[in-house]
Amino acid sequence: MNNIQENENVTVFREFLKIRTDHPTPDYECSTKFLVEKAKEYNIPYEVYRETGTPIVLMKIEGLEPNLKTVLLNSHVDVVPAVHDSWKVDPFSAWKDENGDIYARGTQDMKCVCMQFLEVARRIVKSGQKLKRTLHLSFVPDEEIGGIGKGMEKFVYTEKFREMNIGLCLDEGLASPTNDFTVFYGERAPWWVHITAVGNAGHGSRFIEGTAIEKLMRTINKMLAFRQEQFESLHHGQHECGKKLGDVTSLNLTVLKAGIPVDNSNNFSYNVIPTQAEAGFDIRIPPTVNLDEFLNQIKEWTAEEGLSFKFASYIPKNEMTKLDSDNKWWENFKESCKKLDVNLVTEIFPAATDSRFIRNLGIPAFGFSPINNTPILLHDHNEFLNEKVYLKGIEIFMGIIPNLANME
Ligand SMILES: CSCC[C@H](NC(C)=O)C(=O)O
Ligand SMILES: [Zn+2]
Ligand SMILES: [Zn+2]
Repeated sequence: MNNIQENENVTVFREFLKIRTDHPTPDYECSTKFLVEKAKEYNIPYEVYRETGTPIVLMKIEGLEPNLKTVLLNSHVDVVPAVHDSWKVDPFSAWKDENGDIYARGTQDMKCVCMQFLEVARRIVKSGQKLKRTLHLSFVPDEEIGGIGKGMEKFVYTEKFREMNIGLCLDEGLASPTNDFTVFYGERAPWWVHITAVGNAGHGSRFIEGTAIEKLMRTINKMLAFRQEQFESLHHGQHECGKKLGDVTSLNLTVLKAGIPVDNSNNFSYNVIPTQAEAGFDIRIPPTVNLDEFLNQIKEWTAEEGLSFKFASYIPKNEMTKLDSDNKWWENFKESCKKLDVNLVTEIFPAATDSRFIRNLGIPAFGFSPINNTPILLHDHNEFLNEKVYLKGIEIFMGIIPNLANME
């Protein structure tokens, strides 16, 4: 449904949703052009930073006291792919139904927040109000492929980032299915472990000892026993002390590879015992777990069978943002939310966002997408966001961001 009296902010949001920044070939030139045009139209000072290889659009509203620590509003412009056949509409048409639900890849993750931050910047500039602290906006690429290479992981080590002198970063959170809003103060470390076993070969009709698959299986079983413990602690915890997914270590066997192929048509030599077998795990470790100890645990699991492993994703440290009264940003954020009647639930993000690179520099970061009463549909088919929730989100950010930037 295309309502001719549509709110202008909703129209801009829908335009942005139509830009094909989906992997594996995100059109960053198109999203950059869009953002630059908006910055010009809204009189927001901007630059396109290209030294990391892929454009990062930066906007800046200078504060009255530019030497104070600044506030960064960070959002990623890329989105995960969408399987068109599994959607009820074209995932890049930003179709709106009669209830105002807008369907598109990125409505929740996180083109909504991109455009909400932009609108907040526009309103601040337009109002002529001067904030105490400088406000930065960064629109970054490649978060959906881990921020690695040309995204945030690289940007945080640039001179440009250092010059921005950031004191607090706001980044994405998750939708909340209830009336409450969720704010994330840390996330689980994403460790992707690839294990390789090598063993004896021979004829498939014999009882060969010490095969690669047998060694790998024993290790896998130990790791899956640990998975079960964690699963039970989550479910037990949900009754006893309210444990959430972000509070336990999850471990999933996501890759398995063995067998000697005889051709390219999925036929194998069933009577040949292979000398090599491999397994890959997606492990997510809460920030409360000692990562050195957990690394030793992986070494132990694999060493017992003489297996080797390497990481496809590894982060050696995983800082949290402390939510105590010493954290003045948190006090300020909480106070604003209270005034807005925004009831906050604090959590550890179960997956990984660009915030991990920020927190690991010792900079506090809150993951917050102002979306409530909405199912969590990030990366899912038929991802949607209601236009009223989207517009309410702008008001919520307007009630939070200027206060953070005016903090003493
Ligand atoms: C190793 S980084 C991968 C990043 C991705 N982020 C999300 C939000 O899905 C993930 O957690 O799998
Ligand atoms: Zn995201
Ligand atoms: Zn995502």
